[in-house]
Amino acid sequence: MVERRTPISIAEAVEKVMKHKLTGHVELIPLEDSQDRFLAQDIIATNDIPHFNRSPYDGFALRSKDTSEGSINNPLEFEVVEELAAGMVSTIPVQKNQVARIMTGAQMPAECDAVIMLELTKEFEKDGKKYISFKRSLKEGENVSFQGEDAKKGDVLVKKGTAINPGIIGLLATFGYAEVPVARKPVVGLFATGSELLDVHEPLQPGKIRNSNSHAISAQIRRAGGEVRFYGKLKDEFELSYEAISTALEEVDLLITTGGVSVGDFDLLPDIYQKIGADVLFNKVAMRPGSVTTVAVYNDKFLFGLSGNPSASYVGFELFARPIIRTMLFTEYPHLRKETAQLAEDFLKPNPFSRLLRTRLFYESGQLKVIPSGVDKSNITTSLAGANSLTVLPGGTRGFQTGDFVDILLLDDQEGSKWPW
Ligand SMILES: Nc1nc2c(c(=O)[nH]1)N[C@H]1C(S)=C(S)[C@@H](COP(=O)(O)OP(=O)(O)OC[C@H]3O[C@@H](n4cnc5c(N)ncnc54)[C@H](O)[C@@H]3O)O[C@H]1N2
Ligand code: MOO
Ligand SMILES: [Mg+2]
Repeated sequence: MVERRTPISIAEAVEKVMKHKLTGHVELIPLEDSQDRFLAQDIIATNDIPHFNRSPYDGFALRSKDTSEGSINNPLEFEVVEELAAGMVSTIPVQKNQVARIMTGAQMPAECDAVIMLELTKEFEKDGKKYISFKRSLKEGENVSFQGEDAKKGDVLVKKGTAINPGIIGLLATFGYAEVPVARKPVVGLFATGSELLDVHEPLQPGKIRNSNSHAISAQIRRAGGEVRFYGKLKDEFELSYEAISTALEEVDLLITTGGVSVGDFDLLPDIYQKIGADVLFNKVAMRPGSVTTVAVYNDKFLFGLSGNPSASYVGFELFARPIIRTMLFTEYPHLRKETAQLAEDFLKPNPFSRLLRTRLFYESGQLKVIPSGVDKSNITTSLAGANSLTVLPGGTRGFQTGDFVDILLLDDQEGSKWPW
């Protein structure tokens, strides 16, 4: 008798997966290697930035009170007592009607509270001494970059779980992080199952196809922030597959297989889970593609049994495996980012199960729009190439028309969403 499976909703399935909280691990890595990794702790300012008052211009530092009489009709003269390059500190006190020549980034002399730019002054010499004149007054604080104006000691600047971008790298350098605490990349084991599978370099043979899933899933794992450990292809042979899968499970944080989860004669994963003693969270989700996606847990490790059909494995990964990887990277927003967009084309097929339509998202006059990126069938591979989003058409709905607003899930986004969507 063929096993009858009871489908659960996408939301129930996601909740079942997310109930098993996995935590991430911290590792220290060199700053140069930290791009696109995920911060394992908040970045807190350990000092003010800047940590001293400094000049934002090349000019002259002065006491603003000495300039109150200056105007277009009343030029003022000041003696230049010192020259300060960036990195120097003043050694000669600036007194009444004196200035220090100061370059951008140099620390302000303690007595000075304003800077006049070089271009607004005239320089001259008198009795072997240097002087400047200018025709204006300055306010207290004018042209000063103040201590702490960028960040104050103790400020939380970047939250744990944030993906490190070039701006964050600059900030980490500013605070002296030669090594950066990041989340260790979860190690994701991967098998492709199916006796029909050829390697990428092999010529086609009758009845056989090239294994594309593991390559696409590997890229998805990396996009999500995980590390791929590809264990190769498995023929549909029970003992060999059981041995390989249970051995690999010891070595990884989570294990993904593609294929062999439906009810066919050579769909071996359900029996393999049983022999391992894994707790199957679900084996049927009311969605297309990916309805036979199966997720099991053994000893706090996930086994993701993704369907063999390329688009079904793609979608199953993004909905169920990605949030686990992102949780292990400490993000508060582990799910695909959800937005609303307008359909730019009719989609008239009814949707008995929730449909995750592969779509291309684009902007038109400030409005997000989507169109299907190709044919909507589970076994179709070409529509994945053009997809940058999945459009969610809820189960039980009939056709959708151009102009209808629909929920979409963004595939290339780094921000993510919280649950519930
Ligand atoms: N009687 C039923 N038959 C099927 C059902 C069902 O409910 N009752 N579900 C269908 C749905 S929906 C899907 S999706 C597939 C799922 O099949 P499996 O997960 O068991 O995967 P396989 O049987 O191993 O392969 C399915 C299909 O995908 C191709 N494939 C497999 N691996 C790869 C790979 N690595 N790269 C590229 N393509 C791959 C494989 O050759 C098959 O064509 O079951 C339906 N059947
Ligand atoms: O799982 Mo199948 O991909 O629903 O079509
Ligand atoms: Mg099958």
